[in-house]
Amino acid sequence: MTDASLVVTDLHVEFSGFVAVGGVSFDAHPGEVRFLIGPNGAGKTTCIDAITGLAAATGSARLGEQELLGRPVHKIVRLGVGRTFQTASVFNELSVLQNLDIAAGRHRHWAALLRTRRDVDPSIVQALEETGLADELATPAGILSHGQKQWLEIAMLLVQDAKVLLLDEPVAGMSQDERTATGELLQRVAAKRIVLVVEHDMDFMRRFATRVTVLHQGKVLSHGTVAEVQADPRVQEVYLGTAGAATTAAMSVVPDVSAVGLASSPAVSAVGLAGSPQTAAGTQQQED
Ligand SMILES: Nc1ncnc2c1ncn2[C@@H]1O[C@H](COP(=O)(O)OP(=O)(O)OP(=O)(O)O)[C@@H](O)[C@H]1O
Repeated sequence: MTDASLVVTDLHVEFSGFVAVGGVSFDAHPGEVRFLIGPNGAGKTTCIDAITGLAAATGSARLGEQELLGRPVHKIVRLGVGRTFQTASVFNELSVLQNLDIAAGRHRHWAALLRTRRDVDPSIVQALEETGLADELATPAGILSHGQKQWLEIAMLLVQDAKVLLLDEPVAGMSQDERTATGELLQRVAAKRIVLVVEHDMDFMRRFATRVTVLHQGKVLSHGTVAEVQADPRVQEVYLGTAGAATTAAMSVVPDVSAVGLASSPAVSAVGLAGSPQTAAGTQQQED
């Protein structure tokens, strides 16, 4: 649980002179499901890499009073900043419980799996219940569904008592039911923690985002509520580009492709983005 906010100011990351993130600012507070979206290569993952110490950066990323930039990865983890990657990084040959034990820094002998759940640490029981994995305690992670693996990763962050969860494309490859369950999970998790989601899935973003920052070519293009971002002509331009007219025509046939879970690429996502009735509102939002 945390009262602190994550405040990123003028974040700048270069790779051999190429500016991947050029002066990005945003914040995220407990109680909201915060989204970072943008086309491929916009700099979303690099922002997370910078916050978690995996990419050298200038500017500032503060968690409450603590500056994160410049600290080694393990110290950032100790401050309560956890992340997931685009590909789930669980130990497939170990059970759900063993994965959680490792995340919690415990080492349980395989024979302990034969004992009852009385032996399970309360923080692990809570994480299992929060993520809907309570019945999968002894299941090898490798045979979990794709969605369950992502939830196990989130459970691993919960047992580490992460105050900040940075989630990179958490619903990629999930079924529609799994997406809905994940969105509801994130809403529960965010009640007491900071949750920042990087996503391409516009339908998921529309359903679960409280606030959104749109990145494009390493800079903040737009910022606001879902309705404000969808109505921003600059966002429509970036997502629709010169194919806007053709895409708009396609919308009359397929009103919202993303709603049936096909919004994995920005081009397809754009149909869902433009398909919202809120697109006509036409307001713009400044970064605060
Ligand atoms: N380690 C690296 N070395 C060089 N260039 C990199 C490195 N990591 C990222 N980049 C470049 O920085 C830019 C931003 O990449 P990033 O992965 O942050 O984008 P993204 O918005 O997360 O994209 P996607 O949605 O495709 O994951 C891209 O042009 C990418 O090629």
